[in-house]
Amino acid sequence: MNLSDSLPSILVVDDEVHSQAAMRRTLDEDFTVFTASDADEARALLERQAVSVILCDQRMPGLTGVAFLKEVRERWPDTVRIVISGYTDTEDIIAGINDAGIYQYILKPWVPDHLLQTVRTAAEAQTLQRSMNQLDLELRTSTPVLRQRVAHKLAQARSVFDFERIERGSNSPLNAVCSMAERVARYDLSVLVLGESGSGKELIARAIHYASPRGGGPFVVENCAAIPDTLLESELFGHKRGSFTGAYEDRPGLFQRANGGTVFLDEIGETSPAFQVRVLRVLQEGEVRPVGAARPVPVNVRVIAATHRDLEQRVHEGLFRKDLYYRLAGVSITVPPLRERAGDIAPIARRLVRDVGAELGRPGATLNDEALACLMGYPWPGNIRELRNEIARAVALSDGDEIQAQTFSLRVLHGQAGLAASGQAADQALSLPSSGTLSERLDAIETMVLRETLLRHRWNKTHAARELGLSRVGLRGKMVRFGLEG
Ligand SMILES: Nc1ncnc2c1ncn2[C@@H]1O[C@H](COP(=O)(O)OP(=O)(O)OP(=O)(O)O)[C@@H](O)[C@H]1O
Repeated sequence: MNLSDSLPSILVVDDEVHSQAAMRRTLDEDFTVFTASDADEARALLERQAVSVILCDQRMPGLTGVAFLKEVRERWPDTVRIVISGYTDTEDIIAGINDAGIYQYILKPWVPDHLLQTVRTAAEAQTLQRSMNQLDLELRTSTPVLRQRVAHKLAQARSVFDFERIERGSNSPLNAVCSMAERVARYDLSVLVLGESGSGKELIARAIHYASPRGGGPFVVENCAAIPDTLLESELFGHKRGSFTGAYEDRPGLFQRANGGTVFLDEIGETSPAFQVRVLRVLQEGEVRPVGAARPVPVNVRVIAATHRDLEQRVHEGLFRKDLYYRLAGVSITVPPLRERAGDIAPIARRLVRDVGAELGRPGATLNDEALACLMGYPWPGNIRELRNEIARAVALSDGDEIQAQTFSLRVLHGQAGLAASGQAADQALSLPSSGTLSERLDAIETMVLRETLLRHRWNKTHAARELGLSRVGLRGKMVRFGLEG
């Protein structure tokens, strides 16, 4: 048997002969490489030759890469599809990602080791997918006992950080956020998660990781704001023993620890120029050089970054590198603050009472109606983290299992973030929603007005409806629609 017969096969589609040759050189050792100059040639080849991976340039004469890959998806759904493009094409590609089922896109100019790593991971993901399909088949055909055991193991592994575990109301704006996140989880794109502090950015990032083909690999969290510039190289890239005073043993850096998985770069908006340039280099080159090491080590990580800042604004102000921003923001996801999704407060609060109650040795703790109404009347400038702290305090202070409103702090009891001596928090409570479509923002404003009015009338629907010029039934309908009924 010819050795190349056992290698996975890849089809490179590019109209530029020198790019074709460069890719062939890069991939030759690991793959059986076929080449084509345009969609017609590629189609003809696919009709006679099965391939595992297709690497396609976005700009070709005739069909674009994405348009061709869409056709490939329909006719040869088993192939892994990767597209190569320049920055200016990213909008088109993101728009076509779902239609064409693109596994990954690679930005030009590409770096050989990074390209090779990406294609290797893609081929492995395909093998994994095939074994999952096989497992599925076995599940359907094996004995009931075995079937049960395998199903149980699979479910256990996935359930802990499942999107389903992110609590939300039935009409929550988080539904759209989660379904977008779940969709992008499958593709090896970088993701930028935006949202206020404590709003659940890390929770979303974890759910993306565990729903992705990298879900079996590590998820490593780094609080970027906490690394001083003097420790940057060692933190990010690791060091060899003896490379500086105090380096008593080899230590892998962040990117090596996350190899094969996902790195979560929290507070990316707070980073220094030195940090930004180093992370950019890793993303471009797909390798790191530990301090004191003779040669670089390849790393294969997916990056999910998060910030409470307006990162685009920081790019305009020259505080954040534009090239890094584009690398990180393959897809941007915005988690709305809790005050813009009042319908989430009840389900999240109930969940937190169960969790915190169990942690504090009060597994039977529950919220009574008045306590729940009180939580729903507060704007939560510190979002779910603040809600969690408030609930922990209330569980600890309650006499019995039933949590009463009196155990809440004064600011929550009075529904005013301003009582926390935070002028900014009070302003936020009254500010207009800053994200979403017009109708989503109008919904958020309507929710705020309804909640504020209900609170002033101590949840007396007749009085609130009168003030708002609604019938009692009309008000009730809106409360159901916006999840304000507890
Ligand atoms: N929808 C939710 N359901 C249940 N718990 C949630 C939800 N959203 C957030 N939490 C919990 O709230 C806390 C804060 O969430 P998380 O750490 O994800 O926020 P964050 O936006 O990453 O915060 P920061 O920007 O400060 O790092 C965590 O304990 C998280 O588990």
